[in-house]
Amino acid sequence: MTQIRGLGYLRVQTRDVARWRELVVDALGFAEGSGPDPEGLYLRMDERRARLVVLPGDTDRVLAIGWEVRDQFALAAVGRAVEASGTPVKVLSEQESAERDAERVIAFDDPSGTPVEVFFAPVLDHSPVLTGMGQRFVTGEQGMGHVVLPTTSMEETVSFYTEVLGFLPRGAIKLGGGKGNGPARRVRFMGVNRRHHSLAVCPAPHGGDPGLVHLMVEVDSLDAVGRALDNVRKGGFSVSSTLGRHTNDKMVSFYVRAPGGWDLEYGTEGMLVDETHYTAEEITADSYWGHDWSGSEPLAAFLPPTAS
Ligand SMILES: Cc1ccc(O)c(O)c1CC[C@@H]1C(=O)CC[C@]2(C)C(=O)CC[C@@H]12
Ligand SMILES: [Fe+2]
Repeated sequence: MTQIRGLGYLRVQTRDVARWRELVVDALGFAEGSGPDPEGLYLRMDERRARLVVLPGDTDRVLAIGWEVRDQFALAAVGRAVEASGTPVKVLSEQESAERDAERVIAFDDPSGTPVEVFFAPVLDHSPVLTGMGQRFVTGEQGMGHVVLPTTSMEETVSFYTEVLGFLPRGAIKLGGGKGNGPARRVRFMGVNRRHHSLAVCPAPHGGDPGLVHLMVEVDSLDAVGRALDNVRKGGFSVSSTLGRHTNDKMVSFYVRAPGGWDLEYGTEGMLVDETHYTAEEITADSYWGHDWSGSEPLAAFLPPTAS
């Protein structure tokens, strides 16, 4: 059994905090909170102080993917497992943990080089969560949502998450494999709670910035998804994929390009997995309908690294 209960938070760095605010607050209806960096953007989805943190920086990249455990004992167990796998673990200082609004945080890199944090005891903010469309974000026992990570070392990364951190395989989809496409590779989905996947790992030609393919957040109403889609179009954001319904988690979602070259997936109606009966399946289409990616600008993770 995994100690990890869910995706807790995501911290990213950007060259354009103002544009990020237009996307996540004005268009997607996250509630704006506050935090230690007065220039930073702290986004609330629920009673947590911040789930998504956007900090100013000179490049666009992921700073940390935060996974939540139950308590200090679970945190210690995760730390021991990661150390035993040969991955060095850093215990963050009290001040660094406080900046992340958690009692204690450990940090390490996964085999793809993605910065990972594991924490317990998030700090709550009991003031009302004033979302832009009156929607509720679906969090709680399902965590903040899911992340999709690019990797050049698929096998090591998947075995790290499953065998060291205890993520459960939640199926796969084959990419390529056609004529001239090289061998078939799989995107692998993994879960830690009833959300179909909290993590997916996607083969990418190179590692490095921004370190993320997408972040998915879920809301409780299709109308909020539709309104968000209207808002992102009005705001001049690039819609990477049209609305559609995924075949594995049954989510109805669209994808919008965030500053930094990765996507935010905004969806509703995700299924709940029942582990008593679940078996991992391979899907052969990403969606029942919709999800037209033909207008998508290239993802930074799939482009050659920039010279800078
Ligand atoms: C297939 C699927 C199921 C559930 C999801 O939440 C989800 O994001 C996806 C899409 C994953 C999708 C893919 O399978 C092929 C490669 C894609 C198109 C990308 O390049 C980004 C999203 C990837
Ligand atoms: Fe997704």
